Amino acid sequence: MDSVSPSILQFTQFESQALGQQLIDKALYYKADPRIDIQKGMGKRIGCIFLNPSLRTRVSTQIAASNLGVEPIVLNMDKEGWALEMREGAIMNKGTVEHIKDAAGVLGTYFDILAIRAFPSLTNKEEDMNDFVFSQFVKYSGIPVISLESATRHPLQSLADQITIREHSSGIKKPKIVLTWGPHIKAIPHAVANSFAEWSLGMGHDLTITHPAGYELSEKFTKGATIEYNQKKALQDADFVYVKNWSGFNDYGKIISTDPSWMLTEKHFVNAPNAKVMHCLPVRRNLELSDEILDGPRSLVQKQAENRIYAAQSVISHLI
Ligand SMILES: NCCC[C@H](NC(=O)CCC(=O)O)C(=O)O
Ligand SMILES: NC(=O)OP(=O)(O)O
Repeated sequence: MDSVSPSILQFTQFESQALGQQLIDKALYYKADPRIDIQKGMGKRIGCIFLNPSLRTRVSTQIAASNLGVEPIVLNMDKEGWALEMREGAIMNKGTVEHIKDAAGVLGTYFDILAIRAFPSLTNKEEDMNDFVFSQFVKYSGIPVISLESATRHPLQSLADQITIREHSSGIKKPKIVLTWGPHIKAIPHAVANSFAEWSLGMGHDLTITHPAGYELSEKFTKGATIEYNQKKALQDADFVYVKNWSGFNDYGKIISTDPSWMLTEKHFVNAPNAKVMHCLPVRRNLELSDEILDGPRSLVQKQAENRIYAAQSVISHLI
């Protein structure tokens, strides 16, 4: 099982279909017996560094590490750490207290693996596209880094999503997967949508993306997908429908539409009677997605969240 890409030193994006299959297989192996490899990580330590809020990622990553005997330590750096300076050569005579070089360097000596959450600014497109903040941790820590959602991607979420799709695909020859934009009141990152597209296409799935005009995602992640502006057409014969809001990419970080007709209800599924619905959570109920769908038999959202443990466990196991 460890024959593919054993040299991987980071987990920040989709690498290959072979590695994807291997990580899904390993996750399902751990799901069947979570503590089967409890000795594997004994003596190792993972630092989970959050620059933004989290429920699932924070807890599932700690459980995953513990299942492997790896000691997890969480630092909510946005709230409990010193204000970080990111700019090279900055004269630190204002609000920032500690330079990322020093902070990441120290963390690199404390841990065997780092895991970082660093959301985008949604104002500086170039820096966000280059994962500026996340990359500083990679550069200055000098140890393997796992993405807990960077500006551009959320690979542990996408791995959990692919595990969930695998588990619910029996009897479906080639599942039709649809990623649909849903309304929101805030400007929301592109990372979950980007990663979901990157992984679905990378794993060889048939992916259709639907959204109002103006919400086109970066082609870096969507090349190979069918783009369909008519949501009704897109949903026809769908097997899996992934709901997500994101803000403008071309008109960067902007809210272009809040059209409530894009929120899925039962009546959207007349031409996709067997479709399952997915969302990474947290979800704004009755704005992004209706109670009717979330509380009904189509919803896979709790299964996805549970699979976050085994996705993280598979990846940590791979890195150690
Ligand atoms: N990691 C799961 C999603 C995190 C983030 N959601 C949010 O910021 C929701 C905020 C709100 O609903 O106010 C996102 O979409 O990238
Ligand atoms: N899906 C997800 O990443 O959830 P959290 O933001 O709560 O970690």
